Amino acid sequence: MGEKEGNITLFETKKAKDRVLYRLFSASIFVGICLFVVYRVNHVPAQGEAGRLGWFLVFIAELWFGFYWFLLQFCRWNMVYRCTFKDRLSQRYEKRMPGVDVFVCTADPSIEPPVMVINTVLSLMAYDYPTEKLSVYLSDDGGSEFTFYAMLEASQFAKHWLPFCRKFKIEPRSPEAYFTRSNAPPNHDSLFSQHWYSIKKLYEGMKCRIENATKQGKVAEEMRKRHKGFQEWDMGCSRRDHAAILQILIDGRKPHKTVDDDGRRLPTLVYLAREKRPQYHHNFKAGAMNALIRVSSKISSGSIILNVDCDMYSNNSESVRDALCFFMDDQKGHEIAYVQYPQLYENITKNDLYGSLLRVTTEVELPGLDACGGPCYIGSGCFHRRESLSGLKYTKEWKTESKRENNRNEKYSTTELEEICKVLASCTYEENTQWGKEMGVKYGTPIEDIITGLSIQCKGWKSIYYHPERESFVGLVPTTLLQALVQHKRWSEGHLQIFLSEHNPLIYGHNKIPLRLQLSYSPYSLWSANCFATLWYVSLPALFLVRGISLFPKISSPWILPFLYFNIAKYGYSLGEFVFCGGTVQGWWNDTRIWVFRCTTSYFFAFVDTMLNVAGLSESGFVVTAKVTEDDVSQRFEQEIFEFATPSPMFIIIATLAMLNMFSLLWAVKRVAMDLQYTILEPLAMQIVVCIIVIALNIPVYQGLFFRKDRGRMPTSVTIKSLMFALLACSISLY
Ligand SMILES: O=c1ccn([C@@H]2O[C@H](COP(=O)(O)OP(=O)(O)O[C@H]3O[C@H](CO)[C@@H](O)[C@H](O)[C@H]3O)[C@@H](O)[C@H]2O)c(=O)[nH]1
Ligand SMILES: [Mn+2]
Repeated sequence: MGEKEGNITLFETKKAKDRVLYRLFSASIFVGICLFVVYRVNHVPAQGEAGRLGWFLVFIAELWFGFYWFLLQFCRWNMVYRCTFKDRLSQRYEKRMPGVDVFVCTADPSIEPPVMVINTVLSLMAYDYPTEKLSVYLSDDGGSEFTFYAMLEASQFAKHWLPFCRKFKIEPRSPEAYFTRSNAPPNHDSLFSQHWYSIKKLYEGMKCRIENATKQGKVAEEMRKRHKGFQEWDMGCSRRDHAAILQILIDGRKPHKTVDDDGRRLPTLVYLAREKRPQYHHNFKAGAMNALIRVSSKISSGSIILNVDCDMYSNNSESVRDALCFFMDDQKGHEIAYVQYPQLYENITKNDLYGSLLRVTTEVELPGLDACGGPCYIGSGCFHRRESLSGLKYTKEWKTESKRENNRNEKYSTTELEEICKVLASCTYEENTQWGKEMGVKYGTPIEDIITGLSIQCKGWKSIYYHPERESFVGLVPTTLLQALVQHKRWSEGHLQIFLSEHNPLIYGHNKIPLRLQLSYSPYSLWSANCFATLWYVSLPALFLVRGISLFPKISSPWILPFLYFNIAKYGYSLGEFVFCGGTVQGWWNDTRIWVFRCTTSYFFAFVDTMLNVAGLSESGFVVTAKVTEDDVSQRFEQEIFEFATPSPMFIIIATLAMLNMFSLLWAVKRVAMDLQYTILEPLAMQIVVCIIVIALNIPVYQGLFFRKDRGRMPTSVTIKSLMFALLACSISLY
């Protein structure tokens, strides 16, 4: 920025204290691992001895767990926390704030309802930020006229909503979230309550019209007449085959036409459904983002870009200002490419049954990554500098170059501008260009965010993780077990693909980002690689228990100590960490369970699919997570009852493992209690303990298989198949 106003920092960085104790503790665990390896190496079963193979597999699994634990230490070694000075920002820059373009992506009106989408859009339009500098773009990959219609309604409703938010400084600024949280005006201030009731009525009316239109499958004729945009759908437009649709619903360049109830300008609002043709790959969200980068560069060209998913409304109207404190800081601002906010959720239940919050990642690992050189880009809730997102390298010149002014295209009419922009959102525009490779968001993986963030970091930019006290973005987590597992399959598959590609953080990042940052990416890269070790560990002890073959040290042997120490210290610490991050003990137990489920299903399928993908035998998809739930399903979700209901192969694996452990424990109990074979207890005690833990984790599975009557229970076909598989496995191991 180079102004002569003295260097006032706009943000501050604090280091976490007490890491020394943690490091000592972690060193002691490391010693435990080493001792146990010494034991294993010195107790290899002789050639021909029963259980040699099982013993080796368990050893490999243990080596893996130790190694994976080691990888998790890099992002725990140091942690930093950021705080901002928004008053300094506005003192200095209030009149010269940069343009901010907000990109919202939606993909399917049936699982991402238009009312939810516009609530997100409205919350973003209502940011506490100069409206003439703010533009909101919606990319609709569903190409739905109901979403378009909802946007049109939102553009009208914004005229009342924005002044209301401003006047009464309300939070959150998503109307749905606001009215759900406050059932009545919070005080009896008559002016406020008057406004409150009338706005609520307007909102309910709008919501009702949109929902009715969706239900009836058509938008009322008089509505259609009101906007030329509907003509696009009259020409016949299917979701996977249509021309680019681009409508500037509010043109911020026309201040006289687009004002709210208070006479203030409204933010620019744009609807885009990029061109879709069956013969062109559309590259999922990454393709949508790149179309938006180009289109917005012609319309508003804001120098800061915010990306949010359609379910993640803004819960904090000051987020833009917070983010700008980083970008506009005199000393460090010019190096910063993106500011990532945590992803928090509205529908998380108390004990977070499916572990969707990723609590420890949010509270510990991301601040840890920040200390290593910068967090990864995790999609929703991230502010970017336009240059770095578009693919430019960092150079020192950014410091001297003054902030780009908003170069709005004043010479064209709205319609002309729309036509110009449509070309930028066509299927062919990217042919023979660097889009998706060196420019914009990267293609070729279902987790475009991580790879894009990594490549930005490798181009010399820094990133920031900012976790303000008031949650900034609040979205929705999956409400069924299957959706939760499928989401993790997509993520872990994406991570492994990146790991196996030229973008492997350890190779691609070499000499470009700090080594500890490269290593901090590894636990995520190798998520799916946990599948084998976990599969062995939850099946082999049980199978060998049936045969009476010991895989672990005897309970009386001193070698049991390092083994116990590693596990007790690791899980004890993880419990402490989880509770310290605000979780409950039951929540930790759920988290541990879901980790095992993910390992044996999501990560396993992700691993297999990635291998097929590498071999060129399959292509990876993007299963969009549903944001709507049937009533009885959502009731069970709220009561924290597992939702099985579908005959998915994932559930067959889960149920088979659960039954296998149950059978072998019963077998062991029988031998001890009925045949009085106490001698087996000594060598097999550890295996019995492992079985008991697996069984305890699987209690909800047994309930779903045998005891529940509701619609969410395990389908009978899963019960039968898994019973057969488990019995088969037991008999094979017996004979
Ligand atoms: O073809 C597509 C597919 C998805 N989306 C949008 O992408 C977003 C994320 O999809 P969702 O199914 O909600 O995935 P999540 O797993 O919840 O999303 C996380 O993980 C994704 C990568 O897998 C990132 O893109 C997201 O930003 C991040 O929040 C949603 O707004 C979708 O509408 C599109 O626009 N086009
Ligand atoms: Mn989502």
